Amino acid sequence: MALEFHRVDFQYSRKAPLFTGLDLRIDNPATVLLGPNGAGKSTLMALAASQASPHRGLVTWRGVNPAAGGGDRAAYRRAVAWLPQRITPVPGLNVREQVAYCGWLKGMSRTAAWQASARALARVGLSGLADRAGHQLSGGQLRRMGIAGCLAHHSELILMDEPTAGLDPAQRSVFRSLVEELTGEVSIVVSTHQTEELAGTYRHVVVLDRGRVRFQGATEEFHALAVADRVPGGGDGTPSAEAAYARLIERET
Ligand SMILES: Nc1ncnc2c1ncn2[C@@H]1O[C@H](COP(=O)(O)OP(=O)(O)OP(=O)(O)O)[C@@H](O)[C@H]1O
Repeated sequence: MALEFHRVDFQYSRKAPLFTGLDLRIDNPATVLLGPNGAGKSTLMALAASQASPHRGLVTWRGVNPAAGGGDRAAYRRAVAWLPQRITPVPGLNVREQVAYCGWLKGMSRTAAWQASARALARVGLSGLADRAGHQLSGGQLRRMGIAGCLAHHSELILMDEPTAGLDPAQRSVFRSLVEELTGEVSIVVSTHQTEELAGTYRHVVVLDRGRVRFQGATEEFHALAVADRVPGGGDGTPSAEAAYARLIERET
């Protein structure tokens, strides 16, 4: 039932290795991946989405290995969806068609994809914009359309790379509410720099720094780091995700 990295090695050409023997198991349906710039979050997502392949080791979702051959790669990609940082709408398609197209690409019949598109758009609150051209959507609406595409073909895991970057506070809040609603229906792993995203939305935290997992645990455990490291007499005692994150990265470097 988990996304697993087993002894994964990965490096970009002419660069130092980024991941060496990475072992990571994510089995919480609402997980946030934190880390400073260059930590390896996007690369981890690309490996999890089977957009990049480990040089050694395996990545599996619910035991399916996309590198195994046969139908496993297609099965993996049906189950695991990736929303990259920039969602580019297909030119000339309206929102309903964009979402149906996602289902069709993953092997659904045209009729099934069309029906699934209507259901998925209702789920993300975009039915009213179904006839609008994709390129006319705002950043937040585009992300919701991307999620609708994943829901249309019943993805089991949605990986989202910096989904709230560039969104205004109102759009971030709509997006977070949607993630909270979807938790349980689908597993979600989100990478972000924004520690305030954590409050109430994600139950599990993974902190990555320079290709290494620095922390993995429940959100409460992560917040508790701020309290554990608090200088006596300093601060108001409120666990802050920002403080926990800063302490963790400071302590480990
Ligand atoms: N296509 C690429 N070619 C070469 N090096 C890359 C490539 N993509 C990423 N890197 C390098 O790999 C390392 C990890 O990058 P990655 O984008 O995975 O980190 P990140 O945590 O997502 O960073 P950010 O928060 O800045 O998006 C960095 O040193 C980066 O320069």
